[in-house]
Amino acid sequence: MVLDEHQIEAWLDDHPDFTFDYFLRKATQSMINTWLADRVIRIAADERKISDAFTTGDDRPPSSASEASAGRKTPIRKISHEDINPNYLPLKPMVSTNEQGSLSFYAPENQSPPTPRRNNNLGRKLKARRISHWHNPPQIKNGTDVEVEEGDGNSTAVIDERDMIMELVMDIAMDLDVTSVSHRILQNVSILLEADRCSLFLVREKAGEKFLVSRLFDVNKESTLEDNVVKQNEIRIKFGQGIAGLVALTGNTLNIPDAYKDKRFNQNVDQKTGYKTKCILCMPIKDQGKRIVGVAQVINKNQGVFTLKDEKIFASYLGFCGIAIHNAQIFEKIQLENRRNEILLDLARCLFEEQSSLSIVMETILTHSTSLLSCERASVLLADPAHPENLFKKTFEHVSDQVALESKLENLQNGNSNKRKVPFNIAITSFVQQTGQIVNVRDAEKETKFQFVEDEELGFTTRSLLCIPIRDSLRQVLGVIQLVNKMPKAGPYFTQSDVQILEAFAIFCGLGISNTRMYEETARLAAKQQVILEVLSYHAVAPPTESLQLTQSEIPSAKSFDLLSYGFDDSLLSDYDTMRATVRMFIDMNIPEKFHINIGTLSRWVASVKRNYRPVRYHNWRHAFNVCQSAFCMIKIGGLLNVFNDYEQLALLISCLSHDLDHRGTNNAFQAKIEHPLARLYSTSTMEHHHYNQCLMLLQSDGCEILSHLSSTEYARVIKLVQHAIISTDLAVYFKNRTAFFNIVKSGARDWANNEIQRDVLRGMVMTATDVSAITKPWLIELKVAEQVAEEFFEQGDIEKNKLMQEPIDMMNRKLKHKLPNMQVGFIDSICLPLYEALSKTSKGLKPMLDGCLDNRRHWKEMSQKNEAGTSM
Ligand SMILES: Nc1nc2c(ncn2[C@@H]2O[C@@H]3COP(=O)(O)O[C@H]3[C@H]2O)c(=O)[nH]1
Ligand SMILES: [Zn+2]
Repeated sequence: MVLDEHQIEAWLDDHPDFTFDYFLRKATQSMINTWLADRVIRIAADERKISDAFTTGDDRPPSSASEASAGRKTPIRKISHEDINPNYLPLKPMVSTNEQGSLSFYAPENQSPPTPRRNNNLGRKLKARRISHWHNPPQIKNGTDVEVEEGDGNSTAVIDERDMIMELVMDIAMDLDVTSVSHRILQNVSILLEADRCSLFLVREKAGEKFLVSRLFDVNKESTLEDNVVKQNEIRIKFGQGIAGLVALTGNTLNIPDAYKDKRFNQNVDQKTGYKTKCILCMPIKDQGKRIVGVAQVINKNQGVFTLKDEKIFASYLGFCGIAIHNAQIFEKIQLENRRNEILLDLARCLFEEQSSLSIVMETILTHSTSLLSCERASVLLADPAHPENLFKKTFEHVSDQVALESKLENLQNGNSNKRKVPFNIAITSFVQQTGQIVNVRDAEKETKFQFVEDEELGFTTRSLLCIPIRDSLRQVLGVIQLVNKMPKAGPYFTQSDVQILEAFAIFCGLGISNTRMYEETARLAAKQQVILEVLSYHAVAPPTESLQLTQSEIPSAKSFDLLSYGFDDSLLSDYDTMRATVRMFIDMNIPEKFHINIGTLSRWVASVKRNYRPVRYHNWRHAFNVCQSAFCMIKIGGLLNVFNDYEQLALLISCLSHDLDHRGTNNAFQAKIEHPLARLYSTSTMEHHHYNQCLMLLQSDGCEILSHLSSTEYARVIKLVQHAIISTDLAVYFKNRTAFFNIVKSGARDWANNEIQRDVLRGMVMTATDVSAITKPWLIELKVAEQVAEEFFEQGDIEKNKLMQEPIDMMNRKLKHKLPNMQVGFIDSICLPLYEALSKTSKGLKPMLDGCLDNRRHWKEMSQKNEAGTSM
């Protein structure tokens, strides 16, 4: 009969005793290692399950049918919150002081981290058995079971070696503390081998040299971990020295029946302790990579010497030590990494919270360095990039709180001034600055390469020093960070771990310096810009004398200026009169009265607006003034007075007058072509954004604040309307919005009075209608304006052709000047007529604009036809 896997597994699940025995007999070391490696990852999440299983009182794996069947369909494991529960990883304190007192990322060795432990009574049972076993020596039975006479001498208990192994397997999986696991292993070994003492040495490495350090000593049947763990005066054994050193060096087992007859035996330890070593069994402990990580010894067998069988048992148990050490090493590495990350994150948080000032950033770094690396003084010396010959430009110093306090007390007593400072140590700091190398002086007294400053002068003695470079992102050395005098309680000098932490700090230092420099540079530029703006704004505003005249003279009526006519001709007015006419329009709209605008302020603002138009062919003050007059007409006689509220009327007038402020005679496409900064600032409606900004600048300039009597809400409301109106003068915006307008007009669903959105659209359309209103004027005015527009276009075209080496569009091509009438017809048909038609449907009062436009179309058409006839003749 051939059984399939499922049947076999089901049978094994239903016969746990057999399965357990089978595992113990057949499981290989590599199977156990693989199982353990898998377990180590799962420790935290599985702890509860295991402890539950064992607190049922059964030391064996679950045997009930339901539990057993679970094994067959072991669920796929998901990460649970317990896996990432910080309680399982003892991360705090982040940095601790080791036995030598030096700072370390590692947890203090005498204070093992709170690793997860199982909660079962197996350990207690075994301990009790072990002790009783020691008092009543066992007889080996069947090679694995050991019979023990219980205390009363009558009953026989069996030390089940399976229990011992089970316990070890659990310990290794649960306990990441090498010492406590190893202690248990050695106790088991001492029972099984009937040895008097056991000891454990771990391999350590310093400056490339390997040696052994005693970790557990004198382990026997009853000793506790606390008795055996070596905390102080650890014994150090060089590789190759004595029996343990030799085993560490060669990796071979040494079984010495009589130590005193063996030359390799080192009698010193016996002499020190008074113990007499007879026989020794010494074996290496290897990790999974077969590297020697420790050495274990058993000394003096109760009867006779250690046998080959003892060697086998010892070797199998030391395999567990190897796994435990390997697990612990991985755990320590993870811990170290976690702690390092936490420290760096903490520092990063501190640094990036405050970046505005270099001195604050330096203070943060130096305070962290002195406290975390336990040193008396720290300083940062920054290079002078502009003058490398000067070496250092700036220094930042920090003295630890303790030293500062001592110094204060001493100064009080001696009446001294505070002279204790951090020395420059120019020889070392400049060496580090120039070479980028790290200098770690462990003992200043013995230092021969570098000279130290007169300590007396500074009032203290330099004992140790660590100096490392600070680099920017391009690895250029920006300066150095120097720590002076490791605190005596923390160690004699700065360790490799200190160097690593300081290196990480230096990276942050570099970042902090770059960031603050950038921040300071930005702040400097912003200040510079503010000054420039202040100067420009001063010159942008018309001098009081100019506006005073305006204020003092009487302002003629709108009628006398012919302001209430669509056919208004600005050429009849002097520049001065255009300003007076503007003030008149504001007055006739009751704006000064409604918004409490002082006529003096209004006059100065008008004069300032005029001042900020450039003398270009078309987009000059006269154009702005005409646009404003058109709006005045559309509101006053066009019927829009009843449509727009006071704020809108005010905004429209301000916008019309300001809508082309600082125009340069070139269009948006041109700004993009020449990559003007304005095009970089605003990718669409480039110039319109600029006009709006100029408008805002003037409204906020001293003496021009016509909106100063508005509440902040009213002010915000008017400014928003102004912005919308000015941006609407971009023909691209007009094209985008006009369909909505035409639809409103066509549908008859217009409700200007109540519908804000419709009024927004209408205001935009009114802005375009005023902007191109020259097209509605009497023919001669239109002809003149069209020629100005064309001339400005041609001038842009000339620049494109001659300077940018680009062919201008037809409208801007001087060579095609003769096509102007034809192009004007096109302009009217595509842009103007549809707009004025829709507007005249909105309000009858606007119809004259449509009529004017149609009249001009006729003129242009005639001209164009004459041109064609002329050319065809
Ligand atoms: N072809 C043509 N374009 C005009 C005329 N009047 C105004 N424009 C364009 O219409 C634009 C309206 O916005 P701008 O004042 O910025 O610039 C204006 C010119 O580009 C005109 O008579 N003919
Ligand atoms: Zn314009």
